Amino acid sequence: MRRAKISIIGAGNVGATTAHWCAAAELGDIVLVDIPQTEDMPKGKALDLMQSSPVMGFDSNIVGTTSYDDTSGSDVVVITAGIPRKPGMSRDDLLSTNAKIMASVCEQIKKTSQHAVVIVVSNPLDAMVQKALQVTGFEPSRVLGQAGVLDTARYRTFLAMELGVSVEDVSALLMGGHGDTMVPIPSCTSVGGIPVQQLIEPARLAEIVDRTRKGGAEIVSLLKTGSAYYAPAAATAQMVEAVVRDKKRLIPCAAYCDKEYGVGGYYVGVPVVLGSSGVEKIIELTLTNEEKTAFQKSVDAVKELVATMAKLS
Ligand SMILES: NC(=O)C1=CN([C@@H]2O[C@H](COP(=O)(O)OP(=O)(O)OC[C@H]3O[C@@H](n4cnc5c(N)ncnc54)[C@H](O)[C@@H]3O)[C@@H](O)[C@H]2O)C=CC1
Ligand SMILES: O=C([O-])CC(=O)C(=O)O
Repeated sequence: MRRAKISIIGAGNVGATTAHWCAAAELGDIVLVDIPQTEDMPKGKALDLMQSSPVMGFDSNIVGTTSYDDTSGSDVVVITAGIPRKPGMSRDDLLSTNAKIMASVCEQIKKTSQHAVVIVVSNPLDAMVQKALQVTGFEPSRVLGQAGVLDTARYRTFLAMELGVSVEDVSALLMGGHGDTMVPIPSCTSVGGIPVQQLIEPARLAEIVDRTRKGGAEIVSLLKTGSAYYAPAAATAQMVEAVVRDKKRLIPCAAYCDKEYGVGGYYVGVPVVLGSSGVEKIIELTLTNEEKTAFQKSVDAVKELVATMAKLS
C-alpha cells in the first residue's frame, strides 16, 4: 500500500509535535518545512524523530527541508507557520503578521500540492483558513481548520477532572469560532451516555465552559514564551488520520459554511464528516434560540476579523 504524504509547514512547537504524533501513529511519510532563516533546524528535528522510530516501532520517512519542492504531491498539508501569542496578547493580535505568512505559504502549496487537503492551524484560526482558501483557490471542502477538536478535548478533560471519571466516557460538542465566543452545545454533551446537566449544576458547568473558552490563554500564561502545542498537535494529528485513513470521523472543524447555518461564506466551527476528500458533509443541528444567538455572535466576530484582514492587504 502506498504511504500517504503529509507535509507540515512550520517546524516549530505545533508543527514538530504534529509530526511526532503522526509518525507515532504511522500515518504516512512526513515532510517538515520551515523558512531558510532557520537553516538546518527542520532537518535536525526530522532526523531526531526518525531516530526514535526503532524504539517506538514506526515506519515513516521524515524529511526536514526549507524547499517546497520536497512537499510536491502531498496528500495532506498542515499549516502551522506563523507566530504564536505571548501573555497579554489575543489571537487576533497575530492577524497582520500571520496573514502575510499564510499567503506566502499558500502561494507555494497551490503550485506543489494541487490535490492536497489543507489543514490550517495558525492563528487567528478562522481568518487564517479564509486566507488559505483565497490564496490556494482550492475547493472549500479541501481547506479546513483545526480548532474544535482541541477546544472539545479541553472541555472533555475539564469535565472528566470535575467528575473524576475517564475522559473516554466524556463526549462533547462545541461550535463557533476558535476564541472567547465558542458555543457549548449542552444537548450534545454527555458522560457515559448521561446528559451532562444531570451530573453538573448549571453554575458549575458555566465555570467549566468559561475555563474551556480561555483554555489557550491559560496555557500561554503558564508557558510565558508561546502557546500550547501538545494538545493542539494531537488534535491536528487526529484530523490528518481522518483524511489519510478515510475514517469519516464526525468531529468539529472550522469548515466553510455558506448556506449551512446561514453563515454566508465564512469559516466557523461546526460538526463535519471528515474523510479522504476533506469535509464530506457539514452536519446541521437544530440549535436552541440561546445557542443560535451565541453562534451568530461567534460568526459576527469571524466576519469582522476577515474584514480587518481584507483591509490589511
Ligand atoms: N488552531 C489552534 O488550535 C492552535 C493554533 N496555534 C497557532 O499555531 C501557530 C504556530 O504555533 P507554534 O508552533 O507554537 O509557534 P512556533 O514559533 O514554535 O513555530 C512557528 C514556526 O513557523 C515558522 N514559520 C514562520 N514563517 C514561515 C513560513 N513563511 N513558512 C514556513 N514556516 C514559517 C517559524 O520559523 C517557526 O518555526 C501560531 O500561530 C499559533 O497561534 C497554536 C496552538 C493551537
Ligand atoms: O491560545 C493560543 O494562542 C493558541 C491556541 O489557539 C490554543 O491553544 O487554543
